[in-house]
Amino acid sequence: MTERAPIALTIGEPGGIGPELAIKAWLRRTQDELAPFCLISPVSMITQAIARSGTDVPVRVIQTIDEATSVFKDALPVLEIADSATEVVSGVASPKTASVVIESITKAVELATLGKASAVVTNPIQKSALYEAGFRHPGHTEFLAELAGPGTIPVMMLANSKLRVVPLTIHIPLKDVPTQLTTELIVERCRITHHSLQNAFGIAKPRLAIAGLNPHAGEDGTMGTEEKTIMAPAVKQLRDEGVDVIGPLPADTMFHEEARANYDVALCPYHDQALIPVKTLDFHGGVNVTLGLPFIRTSPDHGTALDIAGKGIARPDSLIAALKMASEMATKRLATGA
Ligand SMILES: NC(=O)C1=CN([C@@H]2O[C@H](COP(=O)(O)OP(=O)(O)OC[C@H]3O[C@@H](n4cnc5c(N)ncnc54)[C@H](O)[C@@H]3O)[C@@H](O)[C@H]2O)C=CC1
Ligand SMILES: NCC(=O)COP(=O)(O)O
Repeated sequence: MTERAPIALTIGEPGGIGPELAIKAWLRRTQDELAPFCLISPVSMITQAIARSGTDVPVRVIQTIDEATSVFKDALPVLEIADSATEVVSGVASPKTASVVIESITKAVELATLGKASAVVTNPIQKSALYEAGFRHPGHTEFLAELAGPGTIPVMMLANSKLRVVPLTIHIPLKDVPTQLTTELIVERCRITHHSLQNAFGIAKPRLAIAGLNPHAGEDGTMGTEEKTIMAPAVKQLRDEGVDVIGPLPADTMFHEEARANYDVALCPYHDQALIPVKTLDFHGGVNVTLGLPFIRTSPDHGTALDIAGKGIARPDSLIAALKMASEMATKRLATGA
């Protein structure tokens, strides 16, 4: 990897708050001591967003990402990709700009894979608009894994200063969770989480806690049996491998302050079980990080916020937290090779 290569920031859904957040993050570059980043976007999309925001942010189109480092202090560096020639309306997600959204992500990954970008930070995508345009991945997480190559198992982790969570299953209907949740899946995702907490987050002996699926973690098999048949064998296997793991725990009592002191990460059978506590504890400080990829990827924890796009009120805090986490991970990777 190039010494302190810039971060590649994707545009996300152009009709959402992503462009506004990129502008606001750049304006806070000194105050928040942000590492240089470059936005991967058609330049017109960002200049329109600047015009809408009423700010006076200089933009510099760069030919290669390495120029971003010197440009960053004076202007927002933009690595240009082809425009979709579609008018962007703030607050409206359109399948017509899907090609731009996808190319921005693909380019960022290409740069990170080549070592020209130290990390990929993604702005939120409107999944439904991409699906309408034929995108067949549930979200970034799965798309990034495909771009990374065969055999990549991505693990979604959301983190803020109070809690780290991993949803063991991600973007699937709730009714499919019990069938997708297997002992093998739990062991695999716990191993990746354990390895990443050690290597990318510097936790020498990570403590994992697994949430039960059923009320009261099954109440000894009377309210569901997955805890006994699927989850307990995974916990045993992981413990036999030397992983410090507890569970399955009743999910309703494992997120209060004293309970959180007992573990470094909570792994939960389904999406909302993991994301509700972390977003409730600190929505604006949360970061979504994908573990198990050969490159670093972080993202704000929130979505496209179409309801406030173009109004100038979107908070850039989560994007800034994502940029900072990516930068810290890149520094660590440079120092340790991890
Ligand atoms: N990493 C990604 O690409 C993500 C994409 N999404 C996508 O975003 C779309 C919208 O999802 P929603 O569930 O509505 O969640 P959302 O996070 O976009 O919005 C939820 C609420 O939080 C507010 N909010 C979000 N970000 C904010 C910010 N930076 N500052 C101030 N207020 C903010 C919104 O105005 C809204 O009231 C969906 O298509 C979803 O799939 C959601 C999460 C992550
Ligand atoms: N709920 C988290 C989310 O939707 C983010 O997904 P991804 O696009 O980062 O895979």
